[in-house]
Amino acid sequence: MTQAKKVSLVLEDGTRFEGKSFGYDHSIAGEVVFYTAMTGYPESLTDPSYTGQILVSTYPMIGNYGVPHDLLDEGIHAHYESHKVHISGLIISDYSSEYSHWNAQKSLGDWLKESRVPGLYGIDTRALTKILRVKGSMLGKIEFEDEPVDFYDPNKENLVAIASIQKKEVYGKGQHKVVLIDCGVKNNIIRCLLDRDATVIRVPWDYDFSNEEYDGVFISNGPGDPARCEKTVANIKKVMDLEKPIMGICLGNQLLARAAGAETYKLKFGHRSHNQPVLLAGTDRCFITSQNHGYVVDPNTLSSDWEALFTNVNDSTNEGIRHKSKPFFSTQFHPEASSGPVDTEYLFDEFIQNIVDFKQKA
Ligand SMILES: NC(=O)CC[C@H](N)C(=O)O
Repeated sequence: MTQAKKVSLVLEDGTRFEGKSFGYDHSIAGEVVFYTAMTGYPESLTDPSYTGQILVSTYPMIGNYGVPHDLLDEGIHAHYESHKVHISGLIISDYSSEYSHWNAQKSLGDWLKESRVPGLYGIDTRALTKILRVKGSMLGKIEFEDEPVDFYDPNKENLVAIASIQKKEVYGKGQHKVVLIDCGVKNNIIRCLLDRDATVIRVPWDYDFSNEEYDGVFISNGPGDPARCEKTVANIKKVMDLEKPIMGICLGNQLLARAAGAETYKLKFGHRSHNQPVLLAGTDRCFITSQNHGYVVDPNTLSSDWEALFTNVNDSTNEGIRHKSKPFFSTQFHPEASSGPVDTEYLFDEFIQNIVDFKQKA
C-alpha cells in the first residue's frame, strides 16, 4: 500500500490542522467558511455561491448517503443546484466512504476526485469553527507537502462573472415571463418559478435585457462581494424605472439594495446553515430559513422609500428589504431552500402575484 501524502489545512493566522485526503490530491487556496447544516452536502457543494470557498462542515459525519444520480430534468440537473461542484475544497471530521441511499450513484470521495476538488477528513472541525467564530472567516489553503501554494482572496475578484452562464437560455412555457439575472443561480430557484407557471429567461449577470419581453425580474444568488457587480446594479436600476415586479435572493437582495442606493458590508463569519430564524417586519412571525452568505445589507442606509422586510433573530442583521409602494422585494435567506426548510417558499407566490397584479394594471 502506498503511503498517503501528508496534507494540511493552513489558515492565514498560521494555524495548521493535519488531515487525510479523500478527494482530489491537489493544493488549493481560498476563503475558509463553516456551515452547520446536518444534511444537504450535494446541494451545498453545487451551490455556485460557494465559488472560491473552502467549506468546513461542523456536522461530524459526512458522506454516508453518497451522491445522487446526475439526471437532467427539462435541461436542469434534477438533484444538483448547478452542473458542477463549485466549492474549492471540503473540510470534514469523519468521512463515511460507505454510503446508502435509494438515489446514490457514487461516493462523495469519488465525486470530489472526478470534480478535481480536494477534500480532507480527520480534522477537528468544531475546534476549527471556534477559531473562525472568534477571528472571523479567514483565508486558508489545503496544502499537500509536495505542492506549496500561496494564499488567495477570492473576494478580490468578480466571481459572478465565473459563476454566471455565458449565453441566454429559456426554460418552460408558462404565462409569466420572468427574466432571471443569473449571478450563479441555484437550480431550485428555476424549479420554483417553473412550478408557478413561469417562462424563465435566464440571462448572464451583465446582460442588457431592455429589449426582452418580460413581466418581472428575478435576481439570483451568487458568489463574492456584491460591490463587484456594478453592471448588474445598473441593469436593475433600469427595471426599477419601469416599475415591473422584482424579487431577489441572497446576492440578489444585496444587489437590489445597492441599486436602491443602500450599502452592503461583510459579516464576521457569515450565516451558513439550515436553522437561521428570521422575523417578518410588523409581525411576530418567525421563520426558520436556509442561508449561505458572508455579506449583508446595512438597513440604516436604505432610503425612506424602502424598509426592512425580515430581520435575523440571532444577530439582528438584515434578512430582506421591500419597497414601500412598488412591487420590489428580496430576501437575504433562501426561500427556495435546497437544502433546508421550505417554510418561506410562499414568497415565490407573492412575486408571481405581483406580476399578475402588474399585468392587470397595464
Ligand atoms: N448565497 C449568496 O447569494 C451569497 C451572496 C454573497 N456572495 C455573500 O456571501 O453574501
